[in-house]
Amino acid sequence: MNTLHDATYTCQTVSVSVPATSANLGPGFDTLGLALDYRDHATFTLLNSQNPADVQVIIEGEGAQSLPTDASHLVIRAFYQACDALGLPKRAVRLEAHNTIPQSRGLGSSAEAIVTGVTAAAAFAGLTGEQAKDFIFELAARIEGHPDNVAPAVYGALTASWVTGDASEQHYHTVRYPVRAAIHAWVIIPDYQLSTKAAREALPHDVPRADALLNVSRATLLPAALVDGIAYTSTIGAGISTTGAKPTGACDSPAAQQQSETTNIEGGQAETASVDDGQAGIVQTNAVQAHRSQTTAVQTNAAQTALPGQDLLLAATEDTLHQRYRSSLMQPSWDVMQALRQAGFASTISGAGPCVLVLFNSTDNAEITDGAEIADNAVIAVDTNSSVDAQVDEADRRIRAIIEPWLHNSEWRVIHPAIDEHGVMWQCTKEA
Ligand SMILES: Nc1ncnc2c1ncn2[C@@H]1O[C@H](COP(=O)(O)OP(=O)(O)O)[C@@H](O)[C@H]1O
Ligand SMILES: N[C@@H](CCOP(=O)(O)O)C(=O)O
Repeated sequence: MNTLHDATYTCQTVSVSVPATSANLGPGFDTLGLALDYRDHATFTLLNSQNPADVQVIIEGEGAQSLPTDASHLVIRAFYQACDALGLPKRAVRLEAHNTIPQSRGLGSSAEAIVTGVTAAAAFAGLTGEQAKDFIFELAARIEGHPDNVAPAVYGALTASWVTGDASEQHYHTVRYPVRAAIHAWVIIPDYQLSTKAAREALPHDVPRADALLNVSRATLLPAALVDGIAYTSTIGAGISTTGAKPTGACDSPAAQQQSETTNIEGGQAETASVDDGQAGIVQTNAVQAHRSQTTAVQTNAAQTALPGQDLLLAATEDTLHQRYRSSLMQPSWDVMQALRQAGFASTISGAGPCVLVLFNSTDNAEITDGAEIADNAVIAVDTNSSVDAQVDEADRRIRAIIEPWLHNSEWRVIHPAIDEHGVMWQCTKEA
């Protein structure tokens, strides 16, 4: 990356907060990622020394016992790489990190660390708004080597990212999708770690054509399952597609009609990073050109059958490209994911594993309602007459019941974070 300009320090202290992310979302290997409201916080204070070796690192929470406290710390390395890219003279800093994101578990901790360091440099240099976010995204994705965690960590919500160029000069791009309010997430955090590097080495170079086809079809479905404003139904038999009509059973949130805006607090200023097309609710970010969906993605058919929320989520999170090749590296996680999917919960391995992500749609649950007494491992049953809160509580109860054998007597745990809409946030303070 070229030096942007010869920047100078515009403040004395920078505070940064970055969400956890779940990448490789279902079929979206190296492309789809979701931001979760489960954050690490860091404060950078400029020291008098011009020597980076005088850096001070204080860590609380995750990694306090294991991460380095010198200039080899990933946040610090990313910070100095960004200083170079900005033309910002190197200064020693004190980093105070408050970490909650588990590391080497598939929740994007390395992307979070890199985004934190790059953001601090951008903030010290006085970058703001979209210019800041685009700089952070491009450099952080370059350092991480793949954009699928970095994009939601920077922009929030659901992101679909891609890379252009060749090995000598790569460019990173992303599209941001606001996620419908009915979508709820759980993450099951196992008691063991798996490094992304080791998990990447387990992947084959080639996959069968049928597997590639399945992944393309499921990845194309995901926005319909997750995104506000994209209505859906399924089609059966031969029929005529009439794009734009609203079918019976289509799940179209009322919020789809509203202007979608994402506000990011940054140095006390409001920053708007979204443009809504009023139909598909898809938001463009960064170097995104002409990838906006033009229509509400609905296909109807005379003999239509609605494919309601849960089933669509299940189909849209199927994958044949990466998860099973890595399963032997995280057998307990694979077993948990299978148990949840068999019970009707859309579950995927989060990132490179070993966490498991569960997605649940709190509307349109007719297909999973049978009103009968259900055993804990049977297909989920949620009373559609109940409130959203009651549905989510019931889903929560059932998820915990299904994974009880793994939770029992171990360090496994479950979190239920909101979908994060903001991405990275930062604040600059002039005085120490
Ligand atoms: N908050 C952090 N501060 C510094 N380094 C971190 C932090 N989080 C992660 N890392 C580094 O990234 C490594 C984990 O990266 P990775 O294997 O990609 O797992 P993950 O799935 O959590 O991103 C850790 O071993 C550590 O070196
Ligand atoms: N696409 C990457 C995603 C890694 O995510 P992480 O959260 O495990 O760092 C890969 O599969 O390697």
